[in-house]
Amino acid sequence: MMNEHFDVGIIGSGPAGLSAAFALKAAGKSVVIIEEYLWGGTCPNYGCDPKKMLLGAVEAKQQAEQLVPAGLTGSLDLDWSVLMRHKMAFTEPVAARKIVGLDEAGIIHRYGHASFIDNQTVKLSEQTITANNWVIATGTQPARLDVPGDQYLLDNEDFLNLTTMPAEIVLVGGGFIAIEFANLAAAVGTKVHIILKGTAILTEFDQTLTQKLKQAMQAKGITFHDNFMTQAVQKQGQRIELLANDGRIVSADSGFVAIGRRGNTDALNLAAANVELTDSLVKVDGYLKTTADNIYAAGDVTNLAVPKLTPTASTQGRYVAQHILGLNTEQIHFPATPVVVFGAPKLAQVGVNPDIAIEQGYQVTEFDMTRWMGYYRNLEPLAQAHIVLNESGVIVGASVLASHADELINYLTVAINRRQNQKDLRSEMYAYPSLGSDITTFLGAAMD
Ligand SMILES: Cc1cc2nc3c(=O)[nH]c(=O)nc-3n(C[C@H](O)[C@H](O)[C@H](O)COP(=O)(O)OP(=O)(O)OC[C@H]3O[C@@H](n4cnc5c(N)ncnc54)[C@H](O)[C@@H]3O)c2cc1C
Ligand SMILES: NC(=O)c1ccc[n+]([C@@H]2O[C@H](COP(=O)([O-])OP(=O)(O)OC[C@H]3O[C@@H](n4cnc5c(N)ncnc54)[C@H](O)[C@@H]3O)[C@@H](O)[C@H]2O)c1
Repeated sequence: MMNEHFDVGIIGSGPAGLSAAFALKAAGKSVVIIEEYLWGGTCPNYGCDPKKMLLGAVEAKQQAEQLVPAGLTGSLDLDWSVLMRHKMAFTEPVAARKIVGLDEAGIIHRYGHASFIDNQTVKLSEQTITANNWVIATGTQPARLDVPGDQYLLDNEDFLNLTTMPAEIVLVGGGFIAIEFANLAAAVGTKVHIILKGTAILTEFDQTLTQKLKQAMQAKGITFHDNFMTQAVQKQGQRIELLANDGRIVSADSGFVAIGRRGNTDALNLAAANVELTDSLVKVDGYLKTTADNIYAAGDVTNLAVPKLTPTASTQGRYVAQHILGLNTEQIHFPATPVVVFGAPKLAQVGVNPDIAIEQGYQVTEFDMTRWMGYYRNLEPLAQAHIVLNESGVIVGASVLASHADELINYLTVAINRRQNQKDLRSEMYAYPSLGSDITTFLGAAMD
């Protein structure tokens, strides 16, 4: 069997694997990266980017509808199949572009399923690859409902490739994916059902704002089925039915599972390399080392208690490279990390969650921004924020529910990471009127 040897081998070409590969190669290491499916991984192929491509026209329509009382006339329709072609035009070339990027950088790439033989050797189809260090960056896959008929439910990748949008869908789960996909589907006129285990959506977020988001979604005709414990899924002709343990039935043309994700670790033969797992995730220490001394893990597949997002995955990939190169001997550190749910409106959060802030001795200020010019001019029906300050008046957390929450949270994240107080803030100057200039009003008022 042919063998190739490298300084570093990387399994998985998502944001974590690629950022490690480029940083290691730039420092002169010989690097191989292995991918078994789409080069680029989840985010650009069946995650963040395709979703955002679909959102472009959806958001424009939603904003236009808000502006009818401000003089906008005419009606706009969304054509899902054209929207999908627009998305495909962006996503289809991704994998090929990634390969060009790897070739230009001189990073060797191999296609196929990698699994360990020992802590230095990986088997790939008809060859083996040895490396001094390995980086496991294999990401996650959708968790499945452990009930009969689960196979009838589709997943995030299927949704983001739908060539026609069904008239009625059911989404199981009340997290990021269900809320974002519900918004997309409802915008094109699909009847949407959401199955919740309890009553709350997005349980990691500010619950005052998530309740408002849930109400806004209900007002658009999205139906939440609270406390619905799915015990079976069945096919009825062309439709599917979800059966709850209390006898309720929800039926739709298609169903999608979005109940969280599990690590892509099952088929890696990690035991042969002495790499331990916690549940399906790779156990790592503060240096992103696994239980095998020469093997690291990075990105969604690790058991680190950080949000599983593209920026946190790339940060881990870059950190692993720096650590292997001996350029960073400190433990990995994450700055305040913004998380955004791209719903309608968007919900964003960073730093200390306002829900737990008061009991921890912080001060929380609430802002209804609907009468502020930036929101009022667009007749935003919902624009709210919570700002969390510590006892020294320094911003430590924020949550925002508004159509531009994704942009606003970036400014707030910078303020948190710079530990800004009122004086620091007032020394900044932003263009007026703009989202940035709202920041001075915002934080200035909270800090008064
Ligand atoms: C629907 C959806 C929307 C999202 N939206 C956002 C967003 O808006 N913003 C955001 O920041 N994050 C978002 N995310 C999360 C983001 O996509 C992930 O955090 C990010 O892709 C993780 O990167 P990664 O490199 O750790 O793993 P991945 O991107 O999952 O890459 C892992 C790669 O490893 C490959 N692989 C697995 N096992 C093997 C093997 N044995 N051999 C070879 N290759 C293997 C896989 O095929 C995959 O390509 C979203 C995720 C989903 C599902
Ligand atoms: N905008 C973004 O950054 C973004 C968007 C999409 C996905 N993501 C990433 O992808 C991950 C996966 O998204 P997700 O929505 O699948 O997971 P999630 O962890 O966000 O939410 C899963 C939800 O499903 C619920 N659930 C679990 N079992 C259930 C059951 N049997 N019935 C009903 N509900 C059940 C959980 O209570 C939870 O609320 C996210 O955690 C995030 O890391 C990020």
